[in-house]
Amino acid sequence: MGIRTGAQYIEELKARKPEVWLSGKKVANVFEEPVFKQPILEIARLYDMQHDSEYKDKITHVCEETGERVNNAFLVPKSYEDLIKRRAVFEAFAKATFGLMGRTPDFLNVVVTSMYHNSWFFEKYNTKWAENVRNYYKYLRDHDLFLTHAIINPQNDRSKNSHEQKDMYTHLGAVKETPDGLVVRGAKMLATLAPITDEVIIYSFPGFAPGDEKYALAFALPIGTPGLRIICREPMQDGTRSFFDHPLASRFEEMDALLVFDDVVVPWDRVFLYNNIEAANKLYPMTGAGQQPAHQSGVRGLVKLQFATEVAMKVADTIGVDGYLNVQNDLGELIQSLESIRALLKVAEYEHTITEHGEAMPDYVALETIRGLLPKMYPRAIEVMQIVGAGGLLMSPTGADFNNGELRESIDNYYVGREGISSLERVSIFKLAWDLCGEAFGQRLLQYERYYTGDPIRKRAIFFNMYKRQASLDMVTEALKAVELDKEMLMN
Ligand SMILES: Cc1cc2nc3c(=O)[nH]c(=O)nc-3n(C[C@H](O)[C@H](O)[C@H](O)COP(=O)(O)OP(=O)(O)OC[C@H]3O[C@@H](n4cnc5c(N)ncnc54)[C@H](O)[C@@H]3O)c2cc1C
Repeated sequence: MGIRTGAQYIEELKARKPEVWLSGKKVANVFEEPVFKQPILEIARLYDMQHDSEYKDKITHVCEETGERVNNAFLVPKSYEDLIKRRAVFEAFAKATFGLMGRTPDFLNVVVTSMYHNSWFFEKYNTKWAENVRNYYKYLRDHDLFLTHAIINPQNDRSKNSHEQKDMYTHLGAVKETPDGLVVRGAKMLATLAPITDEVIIYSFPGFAPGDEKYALAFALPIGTPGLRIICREPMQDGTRSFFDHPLASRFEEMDALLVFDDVVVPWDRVFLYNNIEAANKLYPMTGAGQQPAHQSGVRGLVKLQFATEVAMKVADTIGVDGYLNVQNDLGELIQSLESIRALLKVAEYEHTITEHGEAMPDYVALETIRGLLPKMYPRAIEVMQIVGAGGLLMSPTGADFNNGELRESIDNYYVGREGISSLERVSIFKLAWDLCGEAFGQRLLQYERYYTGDPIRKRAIFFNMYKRQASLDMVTEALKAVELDKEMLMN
């Protein structure tokens, strides 16, 4: 089939009946649920972009194997040019959502594409696993599917491994093997956008210890599989807020959910790894499942940081404070941050390596530096927005106030900005800023940037250790040579 349209995505979503729990109720119809409606339409818009003549040739390509047009996220990059082709879809989808939706379909499609290309890894342990991964990639690509993932154990007692938790199946684990498949039970977090996706994929960060064998799992399932329960966090908008009052929160909320597997049967052809802690620990680093999607996250993160910077600049301009040195200093810092990320992305692409399996891998050091810096840069952009907007962020009236004839004259008089900025314009810009820097929606976006790719502190420690192993520290040795000359004298 190849690339879907937004209408096809919605049609297939309507046909599914996933078990979704939202604010204490089972959702009868995901598409009709106001909390999900607009985010579904935003995702559908991305599918439609694939057919839009402005984007089609940039973000899709003709698949050599099938002759069908498919999204560039399914391209196995073999060269710098391929990385740039893939970047085009990351950028187009990120710009269409201002970088505020992190788990658009391209993200996980890149993960599965990388696993597919590195199916040699699965082959080492079990030829059936490798075959399953290869078939799954083709299925996703040819049906243009949208995945969620849950790769973290629920946050219960982090001082203990999975097999040491109070209940043996608090963390998702295998219960038994049956002719139909592997029966799994327990929970995984934090499946962003789960209610509105087609499928879920489960794998894990490294960290399995002996005794954890039953938790060493990787598989994929349709999101509507019986026994799979999706428990949503409290929504941050109820679907009734207007575009005017909440221009971002009303459109781009990505629901996060805990997934509970209640003795779910995973068909054998969907099992990618099982009962092998060595394989489970190596999957993430060895199959590109961490590094390739970091390219998507870097591009998306840049768009988000640029958007936040532009909003902060607009706020400052609107009220005439961007001539002050302190404001220029803060905004200049944000611009330098985003330009650093832009430069790092170019380095990541330009200094790619070709693996022994022929895959173009964006540079690890550059990508990891982006991953380490964004959790600091993005919160700083939000802080600057709060500092520049100050009390004005808390004086915006609502659209209903604008519509009230009795109030309108006061609003038109007292909410104006600097010369040439009407009340309507000033309030619109401040509402945009408030969604990012004040609303729960904005706080989630900030938390997302900190944690979407794992704990930034431990990630940086891993990065340090890797860097240390490769660093020669030659300059220090060279500098110490002069000291050597004096050593004899000092010894005496
Ligand atoms: C908005 C949002 C969306 C997300 N979306 C997804 C998604 O779609 N799919 C998905 O799989 N995951 C998703 N995640 C989850 C994300 O992968 C985790 O939040 C991240 O891996 C950190 O794990 P944790 O939240 O359990 O924190 P924890 O690991 O519990 O850490 C809590 C605190 O304890 C410290 N800590 C814990 N353990 C250790 C240790 N061993 N050593 C040192 N310090 C430690 C940490 O530094 C941190 O300060 C999302 C997270 C957020 C916030």
